[in-house]
Amino acid sequence: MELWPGAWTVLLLLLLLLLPTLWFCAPSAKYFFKMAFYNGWILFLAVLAIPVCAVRGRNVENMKILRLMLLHLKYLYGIRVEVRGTHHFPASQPYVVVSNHQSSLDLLGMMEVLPGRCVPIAKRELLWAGSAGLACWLAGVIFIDRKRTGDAISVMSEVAQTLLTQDVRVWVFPEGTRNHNGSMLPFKRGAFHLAVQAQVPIVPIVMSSYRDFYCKKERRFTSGRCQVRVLPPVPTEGLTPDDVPALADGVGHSMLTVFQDISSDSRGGGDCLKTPGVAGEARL
Ligand SMILES: CCCCCCCCCCCCCCC(=O)SCCNC(=O)CCNC(=O)[C@H](O)C(C)(C)COP(=O)(O)OP(=O)(O)OC[C@H]1O[C@@H](n2cnc3c(N)ncnc32)[C@H](O)[C@@H]1OP(=O)(O)O
Ligand SMILES: CCCCCCCC/C=C\CCCCCCCC(=O)OC[C@@H](O)COP(=O)(O)O
Repeated sequence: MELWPGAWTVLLLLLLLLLPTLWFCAPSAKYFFKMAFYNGWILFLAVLAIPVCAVRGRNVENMKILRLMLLHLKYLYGIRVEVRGTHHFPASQPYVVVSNHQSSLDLLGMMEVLPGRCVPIAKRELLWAGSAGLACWLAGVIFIDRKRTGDAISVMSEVAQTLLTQDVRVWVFPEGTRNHNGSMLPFKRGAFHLAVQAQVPIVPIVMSSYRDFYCKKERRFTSGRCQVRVLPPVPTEGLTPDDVPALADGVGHSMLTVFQDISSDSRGGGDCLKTPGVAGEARL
């Protein structure tokens, strides 16, 4: 059959239109697009935040500005964040928040419950993440060099003083790194030493597994639901450094139990198929 010469052009144009549509509809392409947009959007928001924060200089109060600018992310990504237990936050005193760390998406849950005058402890590399690094610095985020244990420990010791003298709270991810395996890694003890040194309570926060909507290994990122539980504060008054291992293990164990409980209705897949808690149970 002879085709009208213009038909080839029309077919080619249709193909050109169809290919990107297919590409964007493929789940893994969607995953890359959504993650790229997530990081790009945060970098863009940080550009807007910098001049506003710079007016006050480096100040923990700037964290409120970052929080307000990031709260809409959950709507953009169709993630329903359900929070429980915020009444457990001690009213007006310094404390150390510890929470599990699955992905950079933790920012969604974190911003949902972030208390006033609370700054995260972050790896030093984040400082070099362009506008986001500068915005974090302006908001008083505390940076540690994970490759130099001694330096990281002395920063944490300084933080113990700052907690008390400047009435701030800190947010630590005691796993020390993102953990995509659907469970929790063994806890590092820095946060617990910090709380014991400052003699302030520890407030554990657990975010449920993301596996029903997010799996890095499978390149899957859809809309979904995440639960954030603020647990009762754990006092450290009268504890000494010798008590830190038991304290860290105890808090880790309670968090793991809650993590398993609130993640149990999630579906699985690949590494994300693992029963929540399997890796953690072996180690905590
Ligand atoms: C518009 C929008 C703009 C963008 C907005 C974005 C805003 C939000 C930013 C959020 C950023 C969040 C980023 C998250 C991260 O970066 S997580 C990674 C960094 N965090 C951590 O690593 C914290 C957890 N780690 C620890 O607590 C570690 O213990 C650490 C202190 C870092 C040291 O680690 P490491 O070198 O691996 O050593 P060990 O843990 O093995 O510790 C060695 C021994 O030292 C003892 N120890 C630890 N701390 C202390 C201390 N303070 N005092 C005394 N002793 C300490 C520890 O117990 C070990 O001894 P034992 O084995 O117990 O005998
Ligand atoms: C609570 C998550 C905070 C996310 C901050 C998002 C900022 C995104 C802006 C720019 C993108 C480039 C920087 C990406 C940095 C991602 C931050 C992050 O999640 O930290 C990871 C850290 O914990 C542990 O690092 P590793 O898992 O050991 O490598």
